[in-house]
Amino acid sequence: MAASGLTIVIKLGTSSIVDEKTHEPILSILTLIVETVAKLRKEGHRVVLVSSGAVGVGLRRMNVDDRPTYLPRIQALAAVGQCRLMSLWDNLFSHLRVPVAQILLTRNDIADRSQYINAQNTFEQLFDMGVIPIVNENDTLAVSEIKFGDNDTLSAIAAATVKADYLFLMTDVDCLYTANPRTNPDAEPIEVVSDISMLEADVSSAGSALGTGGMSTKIVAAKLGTSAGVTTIITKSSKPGNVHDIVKYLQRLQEAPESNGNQTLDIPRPPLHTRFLPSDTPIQSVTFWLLHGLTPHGTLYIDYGAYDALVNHQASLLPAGVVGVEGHFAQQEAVRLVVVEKHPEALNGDFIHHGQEPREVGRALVNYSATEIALIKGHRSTQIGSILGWSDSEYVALRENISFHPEESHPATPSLTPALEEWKSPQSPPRS
Ligand SMILES: N[C@@H](CCC(=O)OP(=O)(O)O)C(=O)O
Repeated sequence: MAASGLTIVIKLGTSSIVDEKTHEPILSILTLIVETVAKLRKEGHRVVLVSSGAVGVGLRRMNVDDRPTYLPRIQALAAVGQCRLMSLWDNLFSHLRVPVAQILLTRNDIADRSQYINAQNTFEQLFDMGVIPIVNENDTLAVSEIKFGDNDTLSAIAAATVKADYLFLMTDVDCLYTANPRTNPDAEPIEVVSDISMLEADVSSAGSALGTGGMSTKIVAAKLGTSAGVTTIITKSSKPGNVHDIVKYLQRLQEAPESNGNQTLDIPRPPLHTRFLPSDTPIQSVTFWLLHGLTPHGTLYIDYGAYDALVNHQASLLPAGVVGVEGHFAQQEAVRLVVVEKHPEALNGDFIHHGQEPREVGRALVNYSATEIALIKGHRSTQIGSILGWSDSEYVALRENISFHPEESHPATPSLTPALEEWKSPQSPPRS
């Protein structure tokens, strides 16, 4: 396989694969997908399919008309459907002599950094062997705490894991519009989104009767994907060949000597799609894993002084900067970091919110459990031993185990209210 090939993740939702009413697989689409993937592979690209549809196919197999609401029943149907779905894919790909592999994931599977790296290595090996990995959530095991939630999110995490160039989110519309094109004749297609935080589009389309996602989960997936440096593309699932045409177009666009923003004069226009451009400063693999691979088990409320030290001085988090703890978590589990103002008159080192709203700024892996941090918060590190009777680390979390959301990477230190400025007088505990 050509080393210069691109890595492309294609996500197909349940409604693209399974007829919403009969639950029969939509063979025409599946076949076109297989042909497109085989073509991309032949051209030297590495392709991952993220395929929903296990529950839908299971419904058909067991002659159940409606998706049940009882979770174990859904999980049982997914177990039935997943093997049939894979056999369908395997069959279709085998006609073109393309081997496939099944990868089923839950959040837990990648919560351990070494498992996450194992997953990366497995994908790498499959690419080397010319195999198409087909990914789905491990529905049989996934309960809410370990669920990705929807396959749009899963596909963005898979795309970041394999360091994809492109993530295609196939859906029932050809692109995002400024308004609902079915009801508003003035709706304009949005072809390129360079800053997703500024996006103003109609994302009101709900998920299908069988799937869990909709347009809003695609936007969330696009945020995740672009933050990890993956160009994320929304296009119509009923025309899978578009994926190939769009990839070709983007390659030409990149090679074109004189590109004028989105268009170059002699390159034919590609099929309609919305393209979310990747961040100029994509977050690193370990940062992405900390932010999105782990389920937080609680929250640490930290004050602005600590926040400033972490972000602007690369410091680790000291107990002195922690003003509150929520949740039940053990050492080395992930927590949310939320910045709040600590008020000088608050009792027992508690904090009150005033001025700026508390907001999650990032995630951390902690060196102490929730109970332990509740005891040492607000204290100097030298006091940890006498408070707990032992001390593993002077830090609640090491800087290397803390990641900030992309928009927090270079924040201006938030302005402090006068009361807090006063409190931050020289007698406040020093921060590293
Ligand atoms: N993992 C589930 C699908 C999850 C889901 O509903 O995803 P989607 O259809 O993409 O909104 C399945 O295979 O049935």
